[in-house]
Amino acid sequence: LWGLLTRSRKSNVPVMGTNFLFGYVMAFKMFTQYRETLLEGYRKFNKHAFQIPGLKGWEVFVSRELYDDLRKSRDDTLSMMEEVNDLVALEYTIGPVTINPWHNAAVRKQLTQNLGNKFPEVYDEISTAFEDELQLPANGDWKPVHAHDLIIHIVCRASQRMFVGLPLCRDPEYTRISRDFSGTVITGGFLINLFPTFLKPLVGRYISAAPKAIRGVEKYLVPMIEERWAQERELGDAWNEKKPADLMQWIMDLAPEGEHDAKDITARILGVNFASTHTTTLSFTHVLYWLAARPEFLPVLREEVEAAVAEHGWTKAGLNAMLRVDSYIKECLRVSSIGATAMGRKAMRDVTLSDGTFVPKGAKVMLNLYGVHHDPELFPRPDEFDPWRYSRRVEAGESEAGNALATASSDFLFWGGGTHVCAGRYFAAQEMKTMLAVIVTEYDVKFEGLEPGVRPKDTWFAFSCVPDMKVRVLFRRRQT
Ligand code: HEM
Repeated sequence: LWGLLTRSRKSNVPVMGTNFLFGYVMAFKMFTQYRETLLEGYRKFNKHAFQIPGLKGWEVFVSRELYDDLRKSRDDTLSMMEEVNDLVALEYTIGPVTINPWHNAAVRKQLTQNLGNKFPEVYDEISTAFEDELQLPANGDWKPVHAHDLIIHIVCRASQRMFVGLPLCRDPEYTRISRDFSGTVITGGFLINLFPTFLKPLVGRYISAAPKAIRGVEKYLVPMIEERWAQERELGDAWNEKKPADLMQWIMDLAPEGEHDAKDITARILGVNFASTHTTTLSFTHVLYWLAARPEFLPVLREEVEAAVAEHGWTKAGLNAMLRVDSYIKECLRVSSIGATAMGRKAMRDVTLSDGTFVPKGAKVMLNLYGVHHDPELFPRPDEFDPWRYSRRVEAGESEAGNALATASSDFLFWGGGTHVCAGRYFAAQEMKTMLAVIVTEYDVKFEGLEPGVRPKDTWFAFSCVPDMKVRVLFRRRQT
């Protein structure tokens, strides 16, 4: 009843599906028919906006023509955080740091600027982690692996090397909590959102598993942060020469006067952990599945990686020279994006977009990523996996930056856009390129029990696309 009373008003754009039973029938149908409905709406309304009743109110889906409207919008008009909280109630799990996330600037600026300096460490962590986690037999036999499990270990170690450095990035208990953290927060958030607002703080504190996970991480990070502050006080300016270069330090350096609180800094690191682990892991699992399913592209990737490494070594310059690796991953993520929408925003007041689309207060607006990424005018034969789609464009004279994996644009909506565009996209692209380059140089891969050319079916649940978790990927040390 409360849901019904607080539902937003309708937009002025056409409705997809039925409004039967206040839209709840359609809202439930979307759990299983999301991407099909988005694609149908994209074609039916010729790329113009349409709306679908959601569980909490009307949801307006727009196309890339309105990318700039969303990109330029401000949080007091179209809010990203309100939309995220409606989904996963971060304010009650990760806590108050999500209200003023000034630490995101450290990801956007210092972390991104240090990608070159830190590359040897990230490469070391990724290549060592593959060896440690795979434990391949010495006789060259194939070993079956659950890919998502493997990749989350690698991603977590690589990102923790960047966030807190050695030796903590390899600590079994610390990395276990970090790996599980996104899942803990998402499950907790869904649970909290089942309750009315006045009960949410209690559910967040006493029923969700997030506080325990946060305490588990505080045990490691709080003493480290306090020790660094103690050294800073003791050494004065000399500390600048000595201090570690990692995300923890960059966040500490940005902490405003009066916010020198080790638990607060820990929560901020966990906020970045939440944004980075699950997203990179799921995305790269899709990439690995394409690699295992389509062996015909492997020799081209190998040749490019070997040439780049021969010329530049394992460096950021080497990685930058891997145009096809970049294109390959971007195409994997175009066809197998982890979500069907982008830039979800909740209207904080009535808004009219530049094409006249009206988004009433309380309604959601988002980009129809699935429709755009499968638009034949942008991507000829959109259902075909064509890994050199982007590198061919560069070879034909188009800009390299415009076609790069890490570039957010109105035809590659994967990173969102505007003020909230993924702050870690350059790091995420670097991690994924390094993982792919390491795999193709060191290992052979294929699916267990599947013919070449067959990729296991993804599972779609509402807007999210999860790779098959049961199938196993076979790894062996490279033979050719
Ligand atoms: C493949 C992996 C990743 C994907 C698909 C991804 C995607 C996204 C998306 C879609 C957004 C919201 C953009 C918007 O609504 O406009 C976002 C925000 C964000 N991402 Fe990522 N991300 C990834 C990896 C990372 C990594 C590795 C980090 C950190 C090192 C990171 C840090 C952030 C932060 C801090 C934000 C919030 C930015 C803000 O609100 O100002 N992400 N990401």
